[in-house]
Amino acid sequence: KKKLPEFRFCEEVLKELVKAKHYESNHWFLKPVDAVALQIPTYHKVIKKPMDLGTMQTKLNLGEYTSAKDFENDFSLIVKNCRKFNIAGEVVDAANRLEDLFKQKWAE
Ligand SMILES: Cc1ccc(Nc2c(-c3ccc(O)cc3)nc3c(C)cccn23)cc1
Repeated sequence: KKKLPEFRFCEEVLKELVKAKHYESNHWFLKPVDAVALQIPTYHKVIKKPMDLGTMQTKLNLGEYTSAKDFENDFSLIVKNCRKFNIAGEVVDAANRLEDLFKQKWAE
């Protein structure tokens, strides 16, 4: 089934974000936050709309995005959730780097 050009672009940006060369920035965000494994029982009380890069890839593959904006909003969720829950530290720094990367690719 032919993909709309705007979704091809989303695909391209997502492929870049998950590359191993960006591991320092992306590894925290590749899969849904496992609040049990991470021993952060308050996570789902604080974060109402969890999101991650893997879920975004699935949604893109299943054609669940209505527009590129919809896709961009999910990416912003990842970063906003991280800043809201983690306040500061390594994972927030990683989220900031990932956001810079996204903005670079998105603007291309
Ligand atoms: C006690 C404690 C404090 C902070 C964290 N953060 C955190 C997160 C995280 C990512 C996105 C997000 O929106 C929220 C959390 N991912 C991790 C991972 C993969 C390993 C270790 C810590 N991690 C975990 C436990």
